[in-house]
Amino acid sequence: MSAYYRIAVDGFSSCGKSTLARQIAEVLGAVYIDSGAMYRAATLLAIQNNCIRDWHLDTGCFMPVIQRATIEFRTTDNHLLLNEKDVEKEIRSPEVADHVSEVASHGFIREIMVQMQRSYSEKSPVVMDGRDIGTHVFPDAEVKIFLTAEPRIRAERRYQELQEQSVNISFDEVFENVKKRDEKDQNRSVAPLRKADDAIEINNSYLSRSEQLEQALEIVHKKIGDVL
Ligand SMILES: Nc1ncnc2c1ncn2[C@@H]1O[C@H](COP(=O)(O)OP(=O)(O)O)[C@@H](O)[C@H]1O
Ligand SMILES: Nc1ccn([C@@H]2O[C@H](COP(=O)(O)OP(=O)(O)O)[C@@H](O)[C@H]2O)c(=O)n1
Repeated sequence: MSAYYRIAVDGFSSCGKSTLARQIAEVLGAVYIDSGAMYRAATLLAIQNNCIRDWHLDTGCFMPVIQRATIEFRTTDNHLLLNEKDVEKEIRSPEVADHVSEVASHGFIREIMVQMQRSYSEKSPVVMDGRDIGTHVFPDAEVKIFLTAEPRIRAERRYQELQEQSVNISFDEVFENVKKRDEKDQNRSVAPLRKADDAIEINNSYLSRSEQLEQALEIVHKKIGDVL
């Protein structure tokens, strides 16, 4: 039992986890943690240090690099700081998206990230989104939500977002990346993506942002209404 509550929001790529987790944290006054951003930062670091070769992470190359690195969230705007530099934009690039599931499949990287993720929950209530939050990071989280949406709808949402940022990428490339990451994230040997047995599923394919928040808050109030 932790001193503070933990709300886990897990699910497939681009289904709206960050949007929902951020909304819940805002309503409850909890800290929002984007665990995917941490794996994306590790991936950016691996690319910058030429530790990815032929689509594989060279672990001998990357181990000393990641051990020296700092990965933090700036408290003022929640931007991710990699070695004290704001990399919020770079970690969302298609190049990082292409390599992140490979980097995130390595146990030594996950151990470093999970340790940081757990330490956040010792200081305040957290809403954390990711792939293994309810199954591995906080297996006894007070609230577990598993978000899903149809693959094509998820790819359309991510494509739309990238278009708005003028990123030069086709819908097919985005769709391919979404499918590949889902496949790799579900089939890795360490803490694979899956719905925790006690997670409650929300399919938001045809829900608006406010409808998904409403459903999630109903779950939260049922589970931890007494401590809020
Ligand atoms: N219910 C929804 N309906 C339509 N678009 C949504 C919904 N929820 C989130 N989005 C949009 O979908 C995209 C992916 O959402 P995001 O929260 O980044 O997903 P994830 O964290 O799962 O990758 C974003 O552009 C976001 O604004
Ligand atoms: N808890 C987590 C969060 C992300 N990840 C990895 O990091 C990648 C990027 O996560 P993300 O949440 O930013 O991805 P999107 O759903 O936003 O596209 C995922 O595809 C996983 O490979 C993970 O392995 N475990």
